[in-house]
Amino acid sequence: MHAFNLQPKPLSLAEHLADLAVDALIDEADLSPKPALVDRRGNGAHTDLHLGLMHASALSLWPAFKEMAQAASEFGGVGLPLREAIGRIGREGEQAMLATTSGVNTHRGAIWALGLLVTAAALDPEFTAPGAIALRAARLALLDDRYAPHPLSHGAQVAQRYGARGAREEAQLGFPAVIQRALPQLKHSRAAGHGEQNARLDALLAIMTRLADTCVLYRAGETGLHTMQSGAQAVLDAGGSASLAGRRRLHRLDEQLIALNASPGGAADLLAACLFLDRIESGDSIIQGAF
Ligand SMILES: CC(C)(COP(=O)(O)OP(=O)(O)OC[C@H]1O[C@@H](n2cnc3c(N)ncnc32)[C@H](O)[C@@H]1O)[C@@H](O)C(=O)NCCC(=O)NCCS
Ligand SMILES: Nc1ncnc2c1ncn2[C@@H]1O[C@H](COP(=O)(O)OP(=O)(O)OP(=O)(O)O)[C@@H](O)[C@H]1O
Repeated sequence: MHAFNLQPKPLSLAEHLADLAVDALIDEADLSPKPALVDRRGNGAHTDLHLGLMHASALSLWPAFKEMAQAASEFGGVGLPLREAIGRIGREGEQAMLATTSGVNTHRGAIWALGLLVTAAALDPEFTAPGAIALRAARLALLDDRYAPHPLSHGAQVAQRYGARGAREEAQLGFPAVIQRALPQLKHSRAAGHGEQNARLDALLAIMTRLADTCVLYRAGETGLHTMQSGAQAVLDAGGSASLAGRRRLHRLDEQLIALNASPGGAADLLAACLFLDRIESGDSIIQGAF
């Protein structure tokens, strides 16, 4: 008989979902070449971000994602108590992120999107179709957290100026950029045999074709947004990131967006959300939690 039990302890549902969320963030950061975003090649349009920081930030969010999933199991249904609990945990997650990055915003939008989706997935672990999870997340996002501060964020400023829908509205609508664009494109490009990295790049581009990304609007106005949307469409029309013509167009888009200082950070967050939902859909039942 062994003195120690060498069997790994099975993961709880909350731990498993937190692992999936962190993995999605790390996969998003590593994916290359992403236009004007931090990736394996470099810092894109950012002077204060780099890949190591994105990884450290992603890992710092694991406890917050786990706590959100646990809160879902404790409260058991969509309602104000759960909404306010995850709002508090999300704000604490933001503080953990800022402590890790010395004050740089690496994942604010991702805490919001993935936090809602992790919570929604934990609420009903037997019913994990992407559309069903996104709908539960939307019902949570529609509830008003009485304790949420309302600073004049970059998103709020461009919402006022351009009347754009930002991160909050995207969630309240059930993440249409993910459900209607990114996931179908991911599956389409995989089915065409384009390879996993190219399929993920195509999914990011599909998000970029329509999103009112408030990061881009704040940094580069409507010119930046139009360049992002039409450039992403041009890459897909040229055959996507797996084709030679599409690759050339993708590199041009990268140069154009960097010249405009226009980083599509909101689109990057939604790609992470897409990868998270895809993992849940394609994996074993998350009830098993479990490896
Ligand atoms: C709703 C949030 C995202 C704030 O949104 P707002 O637009 O005011 O803020 P900000 O300019 O900082 O942008 C947030 C981020 O969203 C991402 N984003 C930008 N545009 C979009 C878009 N169209 N769709 C989705 N995400 C987007 C970007 O990464 C951006 O950095 C959220 O951070 C929030 O409500 N914070 C309050 C504290 C809270 O309750 N947190 C816990 C949530 S679980
Ligand atoms: N790979 C990535 N590269 C760059 N940004 C990313 C990446 N993945 C996600 N993001 C998102 O982009 C946002 C960073 O954009 P941005 O620097 O414009 O934020 P900001 O704090 O609003 O503005 P600023 O840095 O101009 O003050 C982060 O909130 C993050 O959610």
